[in-house]
Amino acid sequence: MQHDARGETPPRAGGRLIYLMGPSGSGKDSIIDQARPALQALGVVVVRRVITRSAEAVGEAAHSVSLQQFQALREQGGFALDWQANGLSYGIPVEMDRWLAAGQWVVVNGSRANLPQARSRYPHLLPVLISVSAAVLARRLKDRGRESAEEIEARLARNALVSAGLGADVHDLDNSTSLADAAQRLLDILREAGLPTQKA
Ligand SMILES: Nc1ncnc2c1ncn2[C@@H]1O[C@H](COP(=O)(O)OP(=O)(O)O)[C@@H](O)[C@H]1O
Ligand SMILES: O=P(O)(O)OC[C@H]1O[C@H](OP(=O)(O)OP(=O)(O)O)[C@H](O)[C@@H]1O
Repeated sequence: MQHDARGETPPRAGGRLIYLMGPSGSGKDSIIDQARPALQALGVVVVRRVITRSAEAVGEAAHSVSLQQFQALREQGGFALDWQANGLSYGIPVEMDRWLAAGQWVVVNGSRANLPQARSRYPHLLPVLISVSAAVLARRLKDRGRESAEEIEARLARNALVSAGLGADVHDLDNSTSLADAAQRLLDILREAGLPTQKA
């Protein structure tokens, strides 16, 4: 990983940042995985997050690091965006800025609570909010089986706290039916936003 210093001003990006967000368990990783081949074919880059999650925690194409490693990366300017949630630290590698500057469209798995910070660095980002009912969310988190009952409760409580007031420009992506439908909707949103249908 290259660790450029984090700039004070937002990089002038020729590409577009797709900021995918939604409660933990709403399906962000699953939708990205489902859409990955189509995104790749369209030249859209999916950013790999850095997370202070144990390497044994399966189910996401993320880079797991210790808290110490995360803090060192952060101090070196290794993250374009970073935040804390659910007792974990999450970072988006600063390499993303080079892809954007080169004109590429880039998808990140973001945080609703961190959207204001993301908007201040990337004023032209495309916000997409994944929604599912509270009941479906509870069932999916339980079935995912990665967290304890207590951790799941904390995630559900956080869902209730930060689901409103994100902005009128936010695109809704319902994930209460199939992953195939949700992935198709994501691709439709990108096309409606002007993503070229063929790789440049
Ligand atoms: N449309 C769907 N139908 C059925 N199960 C789903 C669907 N979307 C996600 N899931 C399941 O819900 C759980 C949470 O999804 P995940 O992608 O890990 O969410 P997030 O990345 O938002 O935390 C996973 O076990 C996943 O397999
Ligand atoms: O501000 P919020 O929108 O509530 O975001 C809560 C956190 O959960 C999301 O990660 P993810 O869903 O991957 O969490 P998990 O896989 O650790 O459950 C998101 O990237 C945030 O880090």
